[in-house]
Formats: sequence, structure tokens, C-alpha cells
Amino acid sequence: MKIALLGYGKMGKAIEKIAVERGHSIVLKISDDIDKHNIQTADVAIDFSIPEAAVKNISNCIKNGVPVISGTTGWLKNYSDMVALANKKDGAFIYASNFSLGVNIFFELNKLLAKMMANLSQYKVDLEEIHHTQKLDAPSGTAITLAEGIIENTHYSDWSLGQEKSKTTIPIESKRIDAVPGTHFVNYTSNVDTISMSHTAHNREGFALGAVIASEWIIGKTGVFTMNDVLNIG
Ligand SMILES: NC(=O)C1=CN([C@@H]2O[C@H](COP(=O)(O)OP(=O)(O)OC[C@H]3O[C@@H](n4cnc5c(N)ncnc54)[C@H](O)[C@@H]3O)[C@@H](O)[C@H]2O)C=CC1
Ligand SMILES: O=C(O)C1=N[C@H](C(=O)O)C[C@H](O)C1
Repeated sequence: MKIALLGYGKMGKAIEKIAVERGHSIVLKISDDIDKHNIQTADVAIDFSIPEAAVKNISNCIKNGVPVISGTTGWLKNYSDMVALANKKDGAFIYASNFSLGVNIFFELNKLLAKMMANLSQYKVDLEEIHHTQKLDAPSGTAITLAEGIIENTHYSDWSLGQEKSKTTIPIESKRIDAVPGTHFVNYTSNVDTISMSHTAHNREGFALGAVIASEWIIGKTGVFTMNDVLNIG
């Protein structure tokens, strides 16, 4: 498989290592305006860039008929436009806030726990995410997906960064510490106890492997998919 890397930072480099180990070749490493490059030399593009570049990168791939996997976070207000474009152009597109197998299992556990807690009004939920100090966005995309999983299954209707804003808002605390790859907590607290669930990434290999597996899976398919489709969970 010929892969174009859109973004060659920490994740781009981790993906290159795993892709090459799995027998793929990297034909493009793009760190600037995608319009300067011919994306059609690749079988698939993997975008781990910056929030400001993701929409243009994804659109360019879809318009050129190249399946695209995006892990970039912080651009989700435009997600529905990318879905519409992919459907209009018969493109192939996957976005995931987190490509690791462990976090995708954690997402399902989060929904299950939310269903169990839905009628227990003595508990209040809060989320906490910890990442490295170079991270550009807050809260993390993973924390937003966790909040959405709780909103789907409880009376909560929104999330907010920082302090609790109302009884129906899930507060998310974002901490930036040294080189932490990514840690997420879901806490339900009552007057008498706290139930906590956490996922801790020890490095970036899990994210990178998930992105390469998603790229292998999407070849030959048309449509907009999620990691639940790739991993056959949920
Ligand atoms: N979904 C997931 O599983 C994961 C998502 N991420 C997300 O991936 C993104 C990248 O993360 P890192 O690699 O840690 O960041 P990074 O800062 O190490 O790398 C980003 C790279 O994008 C490059 N870039 C700037 N403009 C660009 C453009 N127009 N086109 C292509 N590349 C451009 C920068 O030069 C930089 O090298 C972030 O949004 C992060 O939140 C990170 C880890 C896992
Ligand atoms: O920026 C990161 O590093 C990460 N970003 C993703 C996110 O925003 O959730 C996934 C992972 O936690 C690492």
C-alpha cells in the first residue's frame, strides 16, 4: 500500500515506523499546503496534522478519489461538511478522535457505564484529560467523544471546558503535563463515593497501529466509517 502522510510530526513518524514494518511504503510526507502535491500517487492518505489544515487535507483527498483517514483533532465543527463531501463524491473517509484499540473499548465501556448511571441522580459525572504540553487543542478529541457517549445515554445535554456550568453540563478538565501521551478519566461522584474509569496510553504506538489498520481496511471501500466498523465492536 502506498501511503501519503499528511503531517509528519510525532504521529506521522510513529505511523511511518509501523506502516513500514507492515510492508507498506510512504510515498508522500506533507507538512505544508496539500495543493502543492499530487495526492493521487498514494493509495491512501493518513492525516495527523493541525486543526487548521485538516479540512483542506481531507477535502483534497476526497476530491482526488484518495481514501483518507484523519486523526487530527480540534476541527470537528466541520465534520458534517466532510461527511457530505465524501458522500457526494463517493469517497472513503474515517475520522476517529482516538485510533487505539484500548480507547475504542474504553468508549464502549463509557457508554455502558453511562446507561447504568442514567437514573442514579445522586452521582455527578466529570471528565479529566491529561496530555503533553505541545498539544494545540483542549479538551482532547477523545474527551469530547467520551462526553458524547454520556450525552447519548443520560440526561446530560452538553459539555464544557472547566467548571460545571449547569446540572446538564459535563465538566471537562484539561491538564497539560510534560510529555504525557494521553490519559483520560471518567468519574461519577456522590456524597459517599466515586466510581472512576481511566485509560492511560503509555506511548503513541497504539494510536499509530490503529490508524494503519484503518488504512488497510478502507482500501476498496466507499463511504464514511468509524473505528467501530474497522474493529467490528460497538
Ligand atoms: N486520533 C488519534 O488517535 C490521535 C490524534 N492525535 C492528533 O493528531 C494531530 C497531530 O498530533 P502530533 O503528531 O502529536 O502533532 P505534531 O505537532 O507533532 O505534528 C503535526 C504536524 O503537522 C504539520 N503541519 C502543519 N501544517 C500542515 C499542513 N497544512 N498539512 C500537513 N501537515 C501540517 C506540522 O509541521 C507538524 O509536523 C493532533 O491534532 C492530535 O490531537 C494525536 C495522537 C492520536
Ligand atoms: O494530541 C495528542 O497527543 C492526542 N490527541 C488525541 C485527542 O485529542 O484525543 C488522542 C490522544 O489522546 C493523543
